[in-house]
Amino acid sequence: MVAIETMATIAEQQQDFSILPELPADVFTAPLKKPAHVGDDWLEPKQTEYTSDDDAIWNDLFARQMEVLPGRAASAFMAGLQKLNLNRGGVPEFRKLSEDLGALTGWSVVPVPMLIPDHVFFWHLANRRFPAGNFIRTRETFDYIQEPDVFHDVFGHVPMLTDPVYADYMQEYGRAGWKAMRYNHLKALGALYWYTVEFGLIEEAPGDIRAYGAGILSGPTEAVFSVEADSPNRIMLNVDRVMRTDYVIDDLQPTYFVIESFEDLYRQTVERDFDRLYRSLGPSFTYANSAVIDVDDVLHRGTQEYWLRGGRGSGATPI
Ligand SMILES: C[C@H](O)[C@H](O)[C@H]1CNc2nc(N)[nH]c(=O)c2N1
Ligand SMILES: N[C@@H](Cc1ccccc1)C(=O)O
Ligand SMILES: [Fe+2]
Repeated sequence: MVAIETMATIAEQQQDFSILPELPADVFTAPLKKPAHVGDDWLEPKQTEYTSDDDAIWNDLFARQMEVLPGRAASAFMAGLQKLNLNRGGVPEFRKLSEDLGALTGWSVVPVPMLIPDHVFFWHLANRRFPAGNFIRTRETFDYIQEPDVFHDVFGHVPMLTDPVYADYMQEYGRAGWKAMRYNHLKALGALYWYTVEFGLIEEAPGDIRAYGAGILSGPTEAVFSVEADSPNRIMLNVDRVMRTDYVIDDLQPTYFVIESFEDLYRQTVERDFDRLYRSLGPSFTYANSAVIDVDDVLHRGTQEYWLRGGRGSGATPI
């Protein structure tokens, strides 16, 4: 029998907040921390000036992607790379890039120091400005970085913004943020972004699956893994399903969702009211990131071998 005194002691211990670190006195009232030189729009006053080492890192990353992307990246992405001349050498200059992109679809690219708050991110997208991290990774972090740098943001995202339908989708996604925040379902809308803008696949012709997601296209491994490996599921995009699906942020995806075309993506999202969907969502994700459920239109049912062997850092080979 556990004595009543012991129970009380445990309860008392649980009330003892002295074991927690001290919080700063102004924790609830202090303005959000941001670098002193960035304004309320979270933009850098001007783009970083890159060293020749930085430019060499860009060139090497670019060359490495070109080894794997032809035949695996969406045609719209490859066309965008061409239209914007992203292979001029060195980190692209945002001003010139914005001029060229602006002439095509009215989008511009603006420099931000880091991940910016959700509402600011949405506000820029809604105004057809793509916020791009303007720092570049180092040789030490050449293969993997957690925060989006200029290579991920500019090489990965910007070429797709030359596609008129995709360009409109991104703006509408920005506008959609406000509603999602009011319903307290930003995570669900974030899952849609994740499985389309970051890790989307497109079936360009029967059996010809290509990547258009920036998270795939800015790295060498996932560009191959996403379209060719046996491990991941490939399932046709279904918005109600995707917005209930958990995702991984630090490893290759267990599941990719495939669109038929960018018009199909636009129809499924922009041309539909999400109110009913938001009202029907629970407080957390319903489906695991590796799940296959009965409503799925499955193109490839993954073995999940990479994931089951332990994923990143386990020595499991992706392909
Ligand atoms: C869903 C949410 O809006 C999303 O994670 C945003 C947040 N802030 C960001 N900030 C930057 N710079 N880049 C991004 O891709 C994002 N993503
Ligand atoms: N049509 C969606 C908005 C949306 C547009 C584009 C992408 C995602 C969502 C809504 O009513 O909320
Ligand atoms: Fe991204």
